[in-house]
Amino acid sequence: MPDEPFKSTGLFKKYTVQNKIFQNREVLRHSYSPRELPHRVDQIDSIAVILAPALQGATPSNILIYGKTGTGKTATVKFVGSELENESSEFSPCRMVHLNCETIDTQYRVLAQIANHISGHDLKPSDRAKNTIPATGWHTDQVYSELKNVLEQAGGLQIIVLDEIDKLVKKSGDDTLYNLTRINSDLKNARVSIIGISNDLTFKDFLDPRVLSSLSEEELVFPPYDAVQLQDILHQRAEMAFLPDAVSEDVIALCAALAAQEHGDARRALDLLRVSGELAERESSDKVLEAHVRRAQENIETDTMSECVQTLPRQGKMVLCAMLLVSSSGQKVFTSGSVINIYRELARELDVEPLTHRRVSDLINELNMLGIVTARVVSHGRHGRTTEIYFNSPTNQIRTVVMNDPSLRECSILQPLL
Ligand SMILES: Nc1ncnc2c1ncn2[C@@H]1O[C@H](COP(=O)(O)OP(=O)(O)OP(=O)(O)O)[C@@H](O)[C@H]1O
Repeated sequence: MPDEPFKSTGLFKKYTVQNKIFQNREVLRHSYSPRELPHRVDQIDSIAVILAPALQGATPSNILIYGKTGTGKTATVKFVGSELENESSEFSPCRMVHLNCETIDTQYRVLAQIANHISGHDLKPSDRAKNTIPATGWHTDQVYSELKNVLEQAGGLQIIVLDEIDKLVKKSGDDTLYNLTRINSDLKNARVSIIGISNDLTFKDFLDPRVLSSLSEEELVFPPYDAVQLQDILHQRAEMAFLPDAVSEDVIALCAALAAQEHGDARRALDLLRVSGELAERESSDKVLEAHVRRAQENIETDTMSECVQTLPRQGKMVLCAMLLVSSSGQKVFTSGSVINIYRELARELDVEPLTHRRVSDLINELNMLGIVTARVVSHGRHGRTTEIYFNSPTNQIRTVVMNDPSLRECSILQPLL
C-alpha cells in the first residue's frame, strides 16, 4: 500500500511564536568572535608589540599566556592574529593556526593538524592533495618532516597557537613542544613562532627547563574581569543580540554581578544572559526579568555540577557516594573519618583496591575545589585536627547523577541512595 501523504500536526507551531526577545542570539554563543574587546586593550597591545617584528620579516618571540577561564585569552589572540594576517604582505606573509589541545592532544595529531591546515589554506591547489597527512598510520618522524616541507613551501611566518597547552603536556609530555621550539633551525624559507595558552599554571612543572625557557620568552597574564568590566562586555553583545527594550540595565548588572562572584568569567556572564533570554522567550515574555536571570543561574549551576559529577573518576565517585550516605543518615556536617570508613566498606563490596587515607583526603579536597562540598580543617587543640565536610546544596541532583553508574546502583550498601 502506498504511504499516506505526510500531514503535519503543527508540533513546532507553538514553539515558534513571534520573537519578542532576540534579534540575533548567535552573538551570545561561544563561537562568535567579537570585533571589539572591551578591557583588553593592554593585552592586545602587549601581544601586538611582541608580534610586530614579524611584519619586517623577523621571527617574534614565543609567548605563554595564562589566565582563568573566560578571561578573553582566546578571543584576544584570535583578534590580534587576524589583524596581523591582514597587515602582512604577500612578500612576507604571516599566518596563524589555532589548535585546541583539549582534543588535539598527541604529537602526531598536533603536527598533522598544523601541516594539513597550512596545505589547505596556504598552498597552491596543485600542491594540496599530495601534502595531506592521514589521521593515523605514519611514523611521527615522517609527519614532522612533512610539516617542514609544507612550511617551506608556504614560506613566511607561521604562528602556531596551542590553546589549552596544559592538556597536551599532561597527556603526551613535552616532546611536541621540544620539536616545535627547535623547528626554526631546520627551516630556510619559513619561520615559526608559538603562542601557548593555559588556565593552569602548574603545567610548567611538567616541562623540561630548556623547553620552558624557549616557550616562555614572553609571558602574559590575563586578570579576571570585575563586575563593571563584565557589564561593558555584556552591553556590547546585548545591543546586537536583543530587541530594543527586551533587556534592562538591571538585568545586565545582575548577570555581571553573578559572573563576577564566580571568578570574573566572561563566558559565564554571556551564558547567563543567553539562558535568561531563552527562559523569557519560552514564557512568551517580551522582557528578560531578574527572575529569569536567577533561574538561569540555577540551571547553569545544575548543568555544571552534573557534568562535574559525571566525569569524576571511579574512586572519586565512590568517595562522593560515601559522603552522600553519611549525609543521608541525618548528619548535615560530618567528618572525613566517617567518610573514609564507609568508603572502605564500599571498596570491599565493589572489589576495588581501597586508596590510602592520604589519597582519599586528596579526593575530598578535589570535591571541595569543584564546589560540590565544603571541607574545612578544624583544630581540636591537643586532640588534633579533623576535616569537617558538608554539601553546599541539596543532594537530590548529585545522587541521581552519581547513581546512574550501573555498578553503584547494584551495590547493597548504596541502596538507601536510590
Ligand atoms: N573583553 C571581551 N569583550 C567581549 N567578549 C569577550 C571579552 N572577553 C571574553 N569575551 C567572550 O567571552 C567568551 C570567553 O572568552 P575566551 O574564550 O577568549 O576566554 P578564555 O580566557 O580563552 O577561556 P578558556 O581558558 O576557558 O578557554 C567568548 O565568547 C569571548 O568572545
